[in-house]
Amino acid sequence: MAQCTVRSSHCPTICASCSADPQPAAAPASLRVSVTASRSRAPRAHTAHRPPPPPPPSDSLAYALQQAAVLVDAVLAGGNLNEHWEALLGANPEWSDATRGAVRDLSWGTLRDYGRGDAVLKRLLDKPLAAPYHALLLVAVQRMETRPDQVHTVVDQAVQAVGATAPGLRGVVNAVLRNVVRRADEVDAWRRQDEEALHRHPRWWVERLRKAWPAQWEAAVAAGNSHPPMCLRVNRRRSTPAAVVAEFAAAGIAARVVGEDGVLLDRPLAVARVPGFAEGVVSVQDAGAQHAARWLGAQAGDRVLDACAAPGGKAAHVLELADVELTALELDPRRARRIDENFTRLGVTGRVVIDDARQPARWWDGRPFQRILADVPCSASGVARRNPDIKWLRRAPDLARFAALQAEIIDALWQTLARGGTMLYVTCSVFDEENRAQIAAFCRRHDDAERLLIEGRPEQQLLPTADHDGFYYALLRKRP
Ligand SMILES: C[S@@+](CC[C@H](N)C(=O)[O-])C[C@H]1O[C@@H](n2cnc3c(N)ncnc32)[C@H](O)[C@@H]1O
Repeated sequence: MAQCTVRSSHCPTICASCSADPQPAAAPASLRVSVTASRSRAPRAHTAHRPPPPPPPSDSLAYALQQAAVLVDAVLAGGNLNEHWEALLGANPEWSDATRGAVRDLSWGTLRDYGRGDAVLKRLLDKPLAAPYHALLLVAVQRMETRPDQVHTVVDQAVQAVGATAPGLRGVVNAVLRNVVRRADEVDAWRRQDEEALHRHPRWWVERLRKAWPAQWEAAVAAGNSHPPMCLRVNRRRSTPAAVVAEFAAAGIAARVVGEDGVLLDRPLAVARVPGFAEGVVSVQDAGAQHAARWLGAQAGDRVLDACAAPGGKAAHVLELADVELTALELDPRRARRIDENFTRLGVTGRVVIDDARQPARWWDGRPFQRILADVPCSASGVARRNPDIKWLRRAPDLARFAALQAEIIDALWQTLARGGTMLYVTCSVFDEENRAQIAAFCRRHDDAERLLIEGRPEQQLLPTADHDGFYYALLRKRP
């Protein structure tokens, strides 16, 4: 990439060289404008006499802000961040790595810190701007907080971004963002007083965690706000974690062994650049998720069911560890395709079935399974730092809906389990309704169910840390 020739805090492009040399910036007095006054002017429609300015160039920060706002807006309207991201990439195949990286960082960061931007904008605006422009403000405000050296560049670029589609809103965008700079002390105070800004999580979420984990909730929330670690699982049929760490060191990639099959990278890498990924030596899988195959404990010859299998990470791990007869069941046909892709890459074999775990009559041949992995759909609250849209899309009542679905699935699966067989229940949730309370209720409904200890405990609730995401595990045996 060409070296940036503009002073870093004023560079309007997204070139990597601007990430260094932070420069504090002061708000010019001439830009102190009243937001309310600016907003009272209606946005101007484009006219034949004054064509709108051209769209910002795709290597500019204005463009990245604009595109990140498209994603943030889609999520705030209820959309899934990853799906919209894939669609945006599909529609813009010409994007450079720098543009892709900038749009991703801005949108993921804005959603991770949504409570921070919202706390400020609701005080600076009488009512939100029209959705896409409000999203642009959120993105700009997040960038201003995380890159204080760039505040004036961000203001300028945000104004350019809005100018391309709604020139009449340039004034209000400029005024709001200038106020963020000018009223920095008040902005800080608003954020300290607002729980969702302080914790970067919805209030109901924090309250639940605080109640369930009085000693650990703060660390869990802080870890949930951090950038997620990148962990690999080593395919034991092809290598060992120690050998992979040594090979990575030789290639200049710092990493260490975690757990029995994991390698934790010091810094995340693009998957395409991970040595051995394409060859099926390693897969990307959080260290917390790697307990599943080990705690399931399938032995050679076992009939194993992975009842909620896509994209096949845990099923593949089971197959890497033992020669079992594995059925990978998945409801979503699109997601099920990824199970086959992963099995092929890793050189393991299993039967993929597309059907509903709640309806065994449709897919079960009547031969009991010795092991069942029930990695059920859940709130995904334990992995929200990877998918920050989850924090703001979920509502407390969703938990009861998830819990009901999970209960239906495990009740149906129980009839397919052999006497003396075991079912490992897994969620990537941190909420009791889906975990502890779910399994307690299951044991009350099924008097032939008994809990087996996992590493000396009746259940394992992993809260997010620097090394792993949040997961819950319980191991149930059907009495012989
Ligand atoms: C937590 S994910 C599974 C992750 C997977 N075990 C892995 O490690 O790669 C849950 C999966 O369950 C699927 N699912 C949801 N409802 C289902 C049902 N009724 N029957 C089967 N699969 C279901 C979802 O489509 C999703 O792919």
